[in-house]
Amino acid sequence: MLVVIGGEGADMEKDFDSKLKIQNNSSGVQRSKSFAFRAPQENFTVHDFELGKIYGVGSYSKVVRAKKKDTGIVYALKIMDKKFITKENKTAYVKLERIVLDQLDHPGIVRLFFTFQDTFSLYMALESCEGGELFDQVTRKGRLSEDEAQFYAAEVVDALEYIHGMGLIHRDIKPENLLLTAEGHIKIADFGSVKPMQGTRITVLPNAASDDKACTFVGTAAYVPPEVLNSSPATFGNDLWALGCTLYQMLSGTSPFKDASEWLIFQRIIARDIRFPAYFSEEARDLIDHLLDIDPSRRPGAGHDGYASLKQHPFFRGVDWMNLRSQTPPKFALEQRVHSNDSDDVQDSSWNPTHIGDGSAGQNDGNGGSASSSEAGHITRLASIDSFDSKWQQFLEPGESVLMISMVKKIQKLTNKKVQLILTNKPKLIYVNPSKLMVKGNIIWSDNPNDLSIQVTSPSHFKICTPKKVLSFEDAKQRALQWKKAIEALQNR
Ligand SMILES: Nc1ncnc2c1ncn2[C@@H]1O[C@H](COP(=O)(O)OP(=O)(O)OP(=O)(O)O)[C@@H](O)[C@H]1O
Repeated sequence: MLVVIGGEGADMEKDFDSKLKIQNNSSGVQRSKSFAFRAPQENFTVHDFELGKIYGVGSYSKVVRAKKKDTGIVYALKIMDKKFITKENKTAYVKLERIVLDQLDHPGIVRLFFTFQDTFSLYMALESCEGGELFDQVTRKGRLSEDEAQFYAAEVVDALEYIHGMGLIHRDIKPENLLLTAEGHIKIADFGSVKPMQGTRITVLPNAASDDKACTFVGTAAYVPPEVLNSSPATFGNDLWALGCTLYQMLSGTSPFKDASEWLIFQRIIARDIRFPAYFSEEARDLIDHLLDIDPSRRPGAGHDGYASLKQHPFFRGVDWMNLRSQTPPKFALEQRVHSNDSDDVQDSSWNPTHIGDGSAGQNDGNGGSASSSEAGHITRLASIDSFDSKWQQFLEPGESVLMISMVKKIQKLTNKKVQLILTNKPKLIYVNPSKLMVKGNIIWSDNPNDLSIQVTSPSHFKICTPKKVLSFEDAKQRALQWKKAIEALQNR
């Protein structure tokens, strides 16, 4: 029996159900008014599974290894907190990911088997990728050889050709979303940012379509193409740029535009500031250079000849495109285990089933990059690209660059005011009235923590303390700790 919850939760309830009203897709093909998902909505409960280790935590989900008790089949169970999704207006993304994954059928894409729900959570049973993220392989190996990178890149290209052929843009291609099977083959995951194009072969629910105005999920800073920063409409070229960044990262260990802050990353992307290590082969350099073309339509794979120019590029010389999945994948670099008695099916100490439905899936969200995720080397997901706006340039002197910038609330006794808080490498710490574009305060910089210090009182609240006054701020993206770290790092430079 399904439990019905009120408000938007009730809609989610209905739309996660297996019988749905659909609109005709724009290709004009008549479809029945109600349609059944390939991956059915089951009446299972979480108690039907033995829960194992946490595979990962996303912005609005936890993914846990889960063995179905009766069949023994292992899934990656994606658990999403209903209240959190509703509160964060992520309902449309969840629905879209569900319906898109349901209709994709390719060996290079994570398969959705079934869904179920309880009072608090939605569950998606996904194909379990036991090999982890490609990101971890790159990190553990330092960098990949050209043969290894060619293997993985070819499998990504093969799956992307299928995704684009279905009329979808993934919009978040990066090494963290390229998972590996136990054998070491690629599976593209995380369709939470997917964008169906006009004429898509995917049937899209009326209220699951992504609306770019409402869209706050536009990709990840380090892999975002310049045209997205200039608010151009999404094209297949977006994924090809991200593929170029990913291939660069496989071969070098870091993404091509990596820098100290999102602002600096964006500036390097706009300037197309790419430096190729000397050890890149001519073929690798040429392919990446073309994938990172400023003009999205000139990127190989985006032109009139479709994927032919990409697959025939000399970097892929020798690839047997028809038999990719029967080739032997590169060897895994194994994790350095700290605990010797870990077993995959033993419940991980950090995983507590009582977390289900308590909203804790959202703990990692809303920070536009939690300190921990930045420390782990993960580039943060863009909450919005508003921060990259040339209007803030007028507050900079030539050669001065922004290290951190946030729209924050300045908390005062009577009223709270929205201000743009800006930290630069000068160092300079100012806050600006965003509508009048006037500097409202210049916090006198000091490298001495007795004269300038930051107190974090919650993930979103912090105080900037000087001998004369204490200013209180609220950062809705929960970057209080990041502000503290940015300011202290500058004091200790
Ligand atoms: N099918 C899977 N098999 C194994 N691990 C998975 C699977 N799907 C996801 N994961 C792991 O769980 C993590 C969280 O996945 P999820 O799709 O919820 O979000 P994400 O891609 O990290 O985050 P976001 O929604 O913020 O982009 C992934 O980074 C990945 O490491």
